[in-house]
Amino acid sequence: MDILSKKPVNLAVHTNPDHDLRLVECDIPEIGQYDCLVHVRASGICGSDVHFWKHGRIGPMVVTCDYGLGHESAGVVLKVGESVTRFKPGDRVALECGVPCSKPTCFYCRTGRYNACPDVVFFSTPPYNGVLRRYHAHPEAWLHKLPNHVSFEEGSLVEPLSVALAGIDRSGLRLADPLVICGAGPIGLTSLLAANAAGAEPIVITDLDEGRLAKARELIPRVRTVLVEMGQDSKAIAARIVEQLGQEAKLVLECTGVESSIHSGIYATRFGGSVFVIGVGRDFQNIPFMHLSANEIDLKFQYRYHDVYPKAISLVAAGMIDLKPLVSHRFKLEEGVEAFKAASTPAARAIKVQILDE
Ligand SMILES: NC(=O)c1ccc[n+]([C@@H]2O[C@H](COP(=O)([O-])OP(=O)(O)OC[C@H]3O[C@@H](n4cnc5c(N)ncnc54)[C@H](O)[C@@H]3O)[C@@H](O)[C@H]2O)c1
Ligand SMILES: OC[C@H](O)C(O)[C@@H](O)CO
Ligand SMILES: [Zn+2]
Ligand SMILES: [Zn+2]
Repeated sequence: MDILSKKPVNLAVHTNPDHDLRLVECDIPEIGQYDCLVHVRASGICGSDVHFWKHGRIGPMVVTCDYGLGHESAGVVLKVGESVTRFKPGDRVALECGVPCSKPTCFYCRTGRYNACPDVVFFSTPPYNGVLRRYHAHPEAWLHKLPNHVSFEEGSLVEPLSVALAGIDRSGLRLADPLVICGAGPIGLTSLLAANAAGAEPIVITDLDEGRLAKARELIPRVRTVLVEMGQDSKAIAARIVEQLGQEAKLVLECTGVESSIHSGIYATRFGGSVFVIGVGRDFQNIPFMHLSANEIDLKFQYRYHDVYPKAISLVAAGMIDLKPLVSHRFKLEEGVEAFKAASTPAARAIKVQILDE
């Protein structure tokens, strides 16, 4: 029996402006001529999914209607539209969830920085439904084939890895660069794995949570860790980071978006170095403007990614980056609400929560 007959209900995890997170039953989508119908087999919960649920907005993106969450997913192609050329039923795929307009009149799509497309449909950013659902129709152009030995979980973790790779690519990281990573959540830890593969040395990573620092050491034993206490002076934290690094940083990858952490990253950076902010946070933040100026420190930012999924998949497939240890919790799709509770309750000590469907 095929999966559509065996599991005819398209379950999805939705939220709404009243912060009401729940499972809903959706129609099985029709596919357009260039689409593939995908059975979503693994989805990670991103901090932004939790944020949209709990806080109803991220910067200018506001939850104004009922909509579905999830943009870290992988699955199996079930059906293909008549003009699909690269996929067939049974293919294993990772879903790239930001689908830009791709029109030749769009400057950003035409010039390759499609993460800036003003008309992008980012599945899971309101009002567009996410892919944390059993069945989802996805344009073939934004599906990426997964080799058989790469699991669906790893395929879903290609999304946060793509964020890290995009930041590292634009940061210009070189072999033997002294590097600081602020924050050891999924983005900080995938950045650590990628920076290790890219040859950064030495590397220091910070966090408020000793458990997350222990995970960083388990992943990359040579990393040095700095446990930050809430409310500590940023310059004092920077001094501890520099002590562990043995020198000032050439590059800081800031993966918290928290003002005080950005400050300690800046103070730990050498003259002429750069602070690359991947984390997102409050709409307005203070920066030590004259310290940046008098030290020619570049402050840069990353917004999602473009053209990174194939690279991320090849690094995982080649065994250069092992994403598997990031998964701390697993739930069935039917347990989607419990999964979000685990992802949002600090006591659960989750790193990456996965929602799986057989
Ligand atoms: N730029 C992008 O396109 C993009 C994409 C995805 C995620 N993000 C953002 O990246 C950030 C990290 O994502 P994540 O999934 O790892 O989130 P997370 O919340 O799981 O991890 C953040 C970590 O930072 C730590 N932290 C908080 N304050 C700190 C401080 N002052 N010093 C040191 N550590 C501190 C927390 O303990 C936590 O472990 C988030 O802001 C997320 O929204 C950005
Ligand atoms: O991983 C992608 C990010 O979570 C998204 O850009 C999110 O922050 C807003 O939609
Ligand atoms: Zn995300
Ligand atoms: Zn566009």
